[in-house]
Amino acid sequence: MPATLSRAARTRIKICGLTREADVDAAVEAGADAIGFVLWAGSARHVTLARAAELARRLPPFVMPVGLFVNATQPEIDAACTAIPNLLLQFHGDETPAQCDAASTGRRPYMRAARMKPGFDLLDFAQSYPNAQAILLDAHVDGYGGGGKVFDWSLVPSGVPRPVVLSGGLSPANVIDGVLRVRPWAVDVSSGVEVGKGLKDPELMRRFCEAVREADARRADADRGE
Ligand SMILES: O=C(O)c1ccccc1NCC(=O)[C@H](O)[C@H](O)COP(=O)(O)O
Repeated sequence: MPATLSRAARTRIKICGLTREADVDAAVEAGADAIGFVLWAGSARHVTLARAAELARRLPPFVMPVGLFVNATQPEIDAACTAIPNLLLQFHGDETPAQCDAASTGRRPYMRAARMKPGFDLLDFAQSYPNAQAILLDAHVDGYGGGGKVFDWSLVPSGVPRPVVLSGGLSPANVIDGVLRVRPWAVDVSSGVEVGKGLKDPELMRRFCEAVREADARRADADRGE
């Protein structure tokens, strides 16, 4: 895989923390490329594996389910991979590179979250997870993630050796700026499209995806020198 994919023609979109059928359908309709299910019981957006599998069965081709884990056990991860065969794993706890590789049984694709704060060496972090399909950049919040907080995007250096997913406090109001400044492979949102924890708003999801498409258009114009 090319190390950096920031020149992708289209910024991919993940919407995370879904718990309801109607929200899954609306997210797909809005244009999400990936739907995240929080499989960590410590989150207000938590869904059981059975519920996540039920929701994931609603996804059409080319829209992928993402399972979000925080320091899960191997049996928990194995059960999730069995229940949802095309599940992309997202490790959002304190998992080491070895734990991530072992948990993904060394072959299943996974994303590793990085909790960004001043002084955090993202280049070193990304290099220590060479098998991660992407590094998801989130704000450093209490409770591991889903905090609705924006981190300082100037903390993201150029040349990160893995595809980057920009996350943390994104919304329809700021995602254009985030895409143009960070030029990520993808963006990820949860709080910014909600009316309550785990309760997504179809109109906010539509506006978020529309804003990402606008950002891509502006990025293409800038790349053409227009
Ligand atoms: O969403 C949660 O409740 C959550 C809890 C614990 C760890 C991670 C969690 N979410 C992970 C995500 O991928 C979120 O989309 C990401 O943290 C951004 O959330 P937000 O800032 O609310 O958009």
